[in-house]
Amino acid sequence: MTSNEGDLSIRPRHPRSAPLSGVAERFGLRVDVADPGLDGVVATGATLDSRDVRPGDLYAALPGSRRHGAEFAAQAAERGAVALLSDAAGAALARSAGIGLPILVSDGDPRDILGEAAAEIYGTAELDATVFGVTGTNGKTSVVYLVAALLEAAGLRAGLSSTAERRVGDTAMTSALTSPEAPELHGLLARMVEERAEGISLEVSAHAVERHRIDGVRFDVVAFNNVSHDHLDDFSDMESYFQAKLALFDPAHAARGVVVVDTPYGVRVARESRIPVTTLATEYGAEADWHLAVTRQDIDGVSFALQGPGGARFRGRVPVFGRFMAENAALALIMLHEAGIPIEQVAAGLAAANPAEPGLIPIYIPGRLEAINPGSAGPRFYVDYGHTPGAFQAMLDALGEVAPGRVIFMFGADGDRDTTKREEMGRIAAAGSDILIVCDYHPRSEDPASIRAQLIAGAESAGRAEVIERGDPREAVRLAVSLARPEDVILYAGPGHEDYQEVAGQHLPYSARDEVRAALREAGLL
Ligand SMILES: CC(=O)N[C@H]1[C@@H](OP(=O)(O)OP(=O)(O)OC[C@H]2O[C@@H](n3ccc(=O)[nH]c3=O)[C@H](O)[C@@H]2O)O[C@H](CO)[C@@H](O)[C@@H]1O[C@H](C)C(=O)N[C@@H](C)C(=O)N[C@H](CCC(=O)O)C(=O)O
Ligand SMILES: Nc1ncnc2c1ncn2[C@@H]1O[C@H](COP(=O)(O)OP(=O)(O)OP(=O)(O)O)[C@@H](O)[C@H]1O
Repeated sequence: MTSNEGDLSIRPRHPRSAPLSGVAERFGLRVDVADPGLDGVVATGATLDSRDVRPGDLYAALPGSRRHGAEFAAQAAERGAVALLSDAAGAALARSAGIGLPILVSDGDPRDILGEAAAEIYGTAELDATVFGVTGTNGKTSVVYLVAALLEAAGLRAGLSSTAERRVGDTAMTSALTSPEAPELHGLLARMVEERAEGISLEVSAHAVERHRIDGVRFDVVAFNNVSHDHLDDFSDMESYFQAKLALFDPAHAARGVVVVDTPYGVRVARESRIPVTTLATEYGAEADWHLAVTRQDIDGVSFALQGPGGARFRGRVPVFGRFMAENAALALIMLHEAGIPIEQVAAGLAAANPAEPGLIPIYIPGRLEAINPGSAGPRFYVDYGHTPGAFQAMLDALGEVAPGRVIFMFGADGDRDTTKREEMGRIAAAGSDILIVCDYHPRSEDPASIRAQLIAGAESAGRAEVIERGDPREAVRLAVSLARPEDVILYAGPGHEDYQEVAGQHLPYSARDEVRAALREAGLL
């Protein structure tokens, strides 16, 4: 696997080119340039980040919440941008800074047309590959990886984009956002096409739908799994957060959908969707097209049976604990089925790859309930990316069913992000664990002690776990290891795959997974 050292995005190796006069005409953009206009000016790429500009790019200088992208036009020009796309204010800003590049000026918000324009530049408006999209509060990354694993089991080449990484062929890159901005996404899609990906699995956040990051992409199948409390700093209330996700279920974005109808929100998506949907229920007897039953579960995984229309059946196992992982796998299977890749074909591929365990879905999801010392005779340590009350509830419910000993849970909360979920996170964490260690996550500009105090106030209201405060996460990891008995399970929620801690504007190197490995080694447990 290569990581394109120094690059900020994955791009096609052999980009096409698009004449910018055509882009201006198609999107009704005013051209701010001296003679000879845009004649002969072509773009071979696009970006909205001046630091990501490559020679031949159209640089989209967008108004942001902190800065105007036009403030960075000089850097874009230096790096080889051939033209800017901006609004009137951006054009004036760039000109006053002496930028001589042609500017395509939008009367409205240039973000509104950026996705379609990037699709034109990269030639990604129509793709031969099947495109899958997943939205929901918890489990998107997991479903994206499951879709990719199942595509590969069915003998198809897969590409993916998730919170953890973007991956195509033998190239992978850590992600900055869950859903890339539109120009980055179209560059990635173009590379996937180049690498002959046959199925593409994309995580779609509510922000991505609302902020036009998926514009110009036509999804073949989209899925919704759940909505629960998150991001109420960016969305005014649960209803607007929900509406942003529901908007994916529209012919402008997708052809068909799959919806988990276990919750009232899921029922609403199925009812209010503007594209045809098929439904999945995990409750026996519930009204749905597909039904899932968990047949066996333990700390090493979950086995399930799935039944659908026309006699479709699948029996399988995911090697990660939790009923919700069976639900994630079922959702992924149905998405493929809806795209014309029957689950029987997937089942046959899995069985051929592993005749000893024919239904086992081989899956590694970086930083999601990741077992750091799998199969250990000592306490087992898991690192997870869960950072919502809903994820905590799902994980701790699962551990309540499968943990062989006590549950030691450690977590912290994001600073400068939705503060309204902290108390609920503390309460759920303490209600579902035996020992709770509250530590720091990304305090950002906030006082870490006051974030911890809010979590502890919630934890104390639950009145079950013994609550311990230990700000330094490195110390907290070692404390957890020292308190654990051999049959106990330690679950560290929050940092998942990440490799930094954000403190007062600085990204400090910190990998929870490496820290846990080190602590287990020091204790002779690894
Ligand atoms: C609310 C939101 O989504 N903000 C995003 C937005 O920032 P912004 O509008 O404030 O931009 P800004 O910082 O004022 O900068 C203005 C413009 O200058 C450009 N710029 C800026 C600096 C520079 O050196 N060069 C440069 O070109 C920026 O690319 C931007 O276009 O555009 C930026 C550039 O793409 C994003 O990095 C930024 O994401 C911020 C960091 C963020 O935290 N976003 C979160 C809320 C988010 O999108 N999360 C979702 C969901 C995650 C989940 O499911 O849990 C996601 O999909 O990741
Ligand atoms: N179907 C599910 N329902 C509830 N919780 C889940 C589900 N699947 C996974 N989780 C929990 O939520 C955590 C986050 O999962 P995952 O990263 O797959 O979700 P996500 O939607 O991609 O979140 P993010 O966009 O923040 O990365 C998991 O590590 C697990 O703890």
